[in-house]
Amino acid sequence: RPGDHRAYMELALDLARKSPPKPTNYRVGAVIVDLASNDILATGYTLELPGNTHAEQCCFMKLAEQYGVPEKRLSEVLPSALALYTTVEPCSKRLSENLPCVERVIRLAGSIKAVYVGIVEPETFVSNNTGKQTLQAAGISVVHVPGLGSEILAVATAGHIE
Ligand SMILES: Nc1nc(=O)c(N)c(NC[C@H](O)[C@H](O)[C@H](O)COP(=O)(O)O)[nH]1
Ligand SMILES: [Zn+2]
Repeated sequence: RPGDHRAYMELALDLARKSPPKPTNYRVGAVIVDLASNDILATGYTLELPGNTHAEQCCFMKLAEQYGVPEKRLSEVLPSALALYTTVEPCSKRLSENLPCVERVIRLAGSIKAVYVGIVEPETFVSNNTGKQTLQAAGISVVHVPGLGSEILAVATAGHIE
């Protein structure tokens, strides 16, 4: 229900606020929800876990740990209908050359049915995020949750030098 989408996105934004500001990435928050139960299965924010980690990546790393499987095999053990809420759309390329989150989501297309985003990725680091088309081509719906865009952008870019 639309009200739920807004509530999950506000939770993701609260998570993003925990991310340590850095000039070379965005402060993002992410939540994975079980669509059958509305339970929150995982939360994450940029740099929450060691390494140059993304918010969505942290959610997957936590679930891999919890289920005792490699991240790429999570769809063998996760419930079959999940939604990912992320304040900034999943990355399709990372300047660090780490695996983009769009690829991480697509590997889990057996479970992740929908991705809800607060804003599209700004042009600062990657000028043309191709994630939406790629996710849709994999059968994953991509839905914009309106209403929090300016706050999400302010939080995401708080570590950037003006
Ligand atoms: N959706 C999303 N979640 C994040 O947690 C995060 N930090 C980004 N950021 C996207 C941006 O394109 C990359 O941060 C830069 O491309 C630098 O790449 P690294 O982050 O160093 O791998 N995007
Ligand atoms: Zn990413």
